[in-house]
Amino acid sequence: MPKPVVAIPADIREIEGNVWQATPNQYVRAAVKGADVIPFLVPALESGHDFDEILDRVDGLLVSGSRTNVHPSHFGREATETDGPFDLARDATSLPLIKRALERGVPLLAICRGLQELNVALGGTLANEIQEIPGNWDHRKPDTADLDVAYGIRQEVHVKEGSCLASVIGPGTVRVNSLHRQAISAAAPRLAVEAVAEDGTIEAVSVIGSKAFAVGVQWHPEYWVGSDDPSNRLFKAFGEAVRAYAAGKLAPAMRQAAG
Ligand SMILES: N[C@@H](CCC(=O)NCCCC(=O)O)C(=O)O
Repeated sequence: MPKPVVAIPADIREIEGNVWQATPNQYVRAAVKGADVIPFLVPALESGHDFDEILDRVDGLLVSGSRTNVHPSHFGREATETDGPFDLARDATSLPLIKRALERGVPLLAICRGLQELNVALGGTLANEIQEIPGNWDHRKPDTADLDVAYGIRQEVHVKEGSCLASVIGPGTVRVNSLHRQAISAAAPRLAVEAVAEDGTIEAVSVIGSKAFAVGVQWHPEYWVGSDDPSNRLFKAFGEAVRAYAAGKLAPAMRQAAG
């Protein structure tokens, strides 16, 4: 069977005075090393995508993190000064792609901003600057140029017994990294909360009744694929779901070819 392909929606980035389609290499590396799939970057466009044409060509969807925030208009709020920075093209690409992938049963792993997009795509809302909520922990990216420190594992989350995530990384306490200012405020009706931080912040969800693997995590397993067991397990499970989906797509064609 050919190696399956996983779509990764890109971000718009300004680099050296030009506008780039970009995604951090850690997501590409985790897709290759952790899930054993072929990554396929999908450009961020404010319009013009045919999402079925994209999903016809892939076997999974990996929605990455980003320093930008989902525009509040996507969850019924006016934008304020502190809500940015935004990436309207990323929103316009990833939100409908997530929805259509779920409708078609394409396996989905959503990370950080990706989890927030999954929630918004299914009708949930987000809270901003959550570190300012009394009693909350500071979940923001540490102020350092050293990525190993920024993505350092430094927070405990509790994975719920019997959850989809628990079947992958085990129930109970798991240590993760944390690089976010926003979080799920109202979880979408179709989301099951699967892990929470000690301050109650939602740290992982799965899609109730999904046709395939559909998990979102607020932390960054992609960064430590190769050395961190829960990260390895999560990407391995995603890769297995993608291969099962790809095999299911191939089956009718193989039956037809066999006559
Ligand atoms: N912008 C959102 C999502 C945060 C996120 O995806 N962080 C990963 C990238 C970190 C970085 O490069 O700054 C939020 O802040 O909640």
